[in-house]
Amino acid sequence: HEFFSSTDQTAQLVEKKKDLLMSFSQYIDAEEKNVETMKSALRNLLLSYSDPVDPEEIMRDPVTAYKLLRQLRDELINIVKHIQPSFYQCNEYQYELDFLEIPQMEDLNGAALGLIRLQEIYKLYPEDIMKEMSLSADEACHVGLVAFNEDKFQHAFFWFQYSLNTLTEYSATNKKDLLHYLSFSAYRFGSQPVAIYFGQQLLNLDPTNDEVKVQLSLYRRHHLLRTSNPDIFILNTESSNYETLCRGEIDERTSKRQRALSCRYSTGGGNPRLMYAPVKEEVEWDEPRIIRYHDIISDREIEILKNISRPLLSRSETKRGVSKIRTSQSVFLKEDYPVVARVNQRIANITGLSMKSAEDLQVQNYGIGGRYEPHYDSGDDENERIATFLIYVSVALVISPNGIINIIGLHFGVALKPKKGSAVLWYNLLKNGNVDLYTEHAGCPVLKGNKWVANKWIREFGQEFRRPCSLSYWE
Ligand SMILES: O=C(O)CCC(=O)C(=O)O
Ligand SMILES: [Fe+2]
Repeated sequence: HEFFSSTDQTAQLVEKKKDLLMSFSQYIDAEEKNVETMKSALRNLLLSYSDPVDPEEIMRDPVTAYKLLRQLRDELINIVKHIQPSFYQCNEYQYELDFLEIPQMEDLNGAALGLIRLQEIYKLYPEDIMKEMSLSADEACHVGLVAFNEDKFQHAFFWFQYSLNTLTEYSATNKKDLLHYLSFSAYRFGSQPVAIYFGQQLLNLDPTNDEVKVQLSLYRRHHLLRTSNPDIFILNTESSNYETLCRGEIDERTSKRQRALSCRYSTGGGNPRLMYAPVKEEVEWDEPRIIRYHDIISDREIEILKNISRPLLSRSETKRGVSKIRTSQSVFLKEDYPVVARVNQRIANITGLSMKSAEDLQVQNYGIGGRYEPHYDSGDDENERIATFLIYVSVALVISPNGIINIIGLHFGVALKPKKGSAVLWYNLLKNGNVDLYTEHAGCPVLKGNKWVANKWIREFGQEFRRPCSLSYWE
């Protein structure tokens, strides 16, 4: 617009000013109202705020950890929702917000899936896993939905059932939805009578719902066709070797085998660096040979390693990228950190192997129900991981009895207890360069506690004279 070249334009502007004043006043009213809402939101947030207990402490219980994540997400969203443009005048607040990361739905789903995995592996009903902390009906329903979407219909059923039993007038969860999901998960699990029972309940609540009628008749037809009706109320106890080992049910340490194991002080074959401070060495398993070294890292070094790693952690990958079989975060640390250089040197002294082609030290922290499912550390590339040196950085309170397991054959195995400050060493490759098929291993899901480990993967190149090759097919 050009105002100087038309008197009418300027006349119109007077009208506009009147409108503008009106809306300006309305805007102020709205802002005032907004301030009131914000104040009341802040009051509510302050009410639910209690003095920070050690957050690491809270994260030890997986159910509490799930709850905390969910609450934080809701509250942070609540704060951000109230932001108006005028807030951007408050630099400090804006700065805080710019760096705020709100947990996404994906995080909540991941936490819920962690709970479900724990239940599967340790054979736990919802009541078993909620010994310390209970979930609300809404939270339980969310866990149920996550289980349902992963086709874990029995666990989904249990959570929906728990949700139904704890439903209150304040719950956001709808009873009809719950009945629908209860019926549908029972059907998908193969328990038609239970599916029919809940379908019927839903129909009683909602007698005009034609969809339910159609579904019920489908369930009845299937019930007549099917011969087996698995009992959805009883957890199946069949399990893989991995699961049995994690539960501590099998351990092939027969007394005969145990007697052949030994422990001693070692100087790494006369390494001058270990002459005055020999390392405590214990053979934990004979085939493949697994050696435990006790007290190889001090509490102070552990704290430093954790502090360096914390801000650098990112989701761990496997050879195929990010994967559900490995739920942890990790970081590779360079030797620029004196503590890392020290630890690497110690590993070199103890193993007598060259660190020239080794990978950087990897520090790893597991998540809710975090685990590393059975895998081999080495494959058949040119310069493979000849050995793994795994340090238990911190395993405070891990109730799952076992940190890492080595599965030997289909029905055998050994479960190693994660002991803080100790490390275990094994060779992934035979002396002839082939993968030792007995070195398949896993990290059991963390049932309780915060599990940190540090890995040093030592590679083949440079070990020619330290671990001579063999031409034998067998060794
Ligand atoms: O955390 C564990 O106990 C096992 C870790 C592991 O096997 C790996 O990182 O390759
Ligand atoms: Fe591994």
